Amino acid sequence: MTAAPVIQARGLNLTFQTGDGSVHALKDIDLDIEKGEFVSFIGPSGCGKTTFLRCIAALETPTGGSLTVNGISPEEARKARSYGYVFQAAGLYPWRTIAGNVKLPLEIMGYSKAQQEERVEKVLSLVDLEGFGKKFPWQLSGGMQQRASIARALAFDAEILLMDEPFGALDEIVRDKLNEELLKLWSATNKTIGFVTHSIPEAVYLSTKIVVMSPRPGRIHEVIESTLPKGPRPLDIRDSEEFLQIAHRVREGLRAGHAYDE
Ligand SMILES: Nc1ncnc2c1ncn2[C@@H]1O[C@H](COP(=O)(O)OP(=O)(O)OP(=O)(O)O)[C@@H](O)[C@H]1O
Repeated sequence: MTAAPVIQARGLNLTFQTGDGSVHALKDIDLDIEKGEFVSFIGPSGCGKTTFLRCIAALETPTGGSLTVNGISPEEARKARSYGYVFQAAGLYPWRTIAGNVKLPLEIMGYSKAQQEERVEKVLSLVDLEGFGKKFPWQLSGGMQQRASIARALAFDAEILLMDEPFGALDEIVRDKLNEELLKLWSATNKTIGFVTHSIPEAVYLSTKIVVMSPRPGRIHEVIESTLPKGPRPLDIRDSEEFLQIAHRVREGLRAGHAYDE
């Protein structure tokens, strides 16, 4: 028997009402994300990638169709603490230490002091930041801050991790390293990850499934299943013929999606 998808969208639509009229941000989205998948969303600016992630996290309300998370509504899943969310900017509070930032969601959820300490130590070590808990964000590099932000999202061991261009602002070397670490972390924890990116190599390197979107209104143009091995991948896999073929398909998909505009 196959398990039900962790995330299931059927005919999902979202239209924003603005002062200048309505914006059809998502149109007829059908998508299944299974447990343990790493799914990237790629597409031109404004195609609805962030909006879709926000719908999953119950931060936006669709105006049509259905969306379930673990078989229940996104709102109920949020109450069941099913998500961790990592934003583009690390978004750490400057007046709190790294440990203080990571522990914030645990404080809010009423974990005991001992549980907080234990979880903070565990997640800081998962993102390779052991020993940095007492530092303040400004004492860490951009890459380390982003790792701390991932640790915060992991703090309460949510089953689903939603990441909105988490590495977009980092230089390529740091980004490569964090991509590699993220894959290791994902394989070690078997989380389900939804990841927004503008980078084709990043999407191909990380994902088991790549969702290519097209704009106005935001639709899924194509879903590409990766043939690369599931689990940690060496960075030089990006030079392999298989990788380049998938990257080519994504690029062609993006191009074809853009053609709707013409
Ligand atoms: N709260 C809102 N009110 C009105 N329109 C919105 C709102 N949020 C998003 N939009 C519009 O919905 C569309 C999709 O936006 P979204 O941010 O999801 O795109 P995106 O693909 O994530 O873009 P980017 O790659 O630039 O981050 C855009 O046209 C955007 O202007």
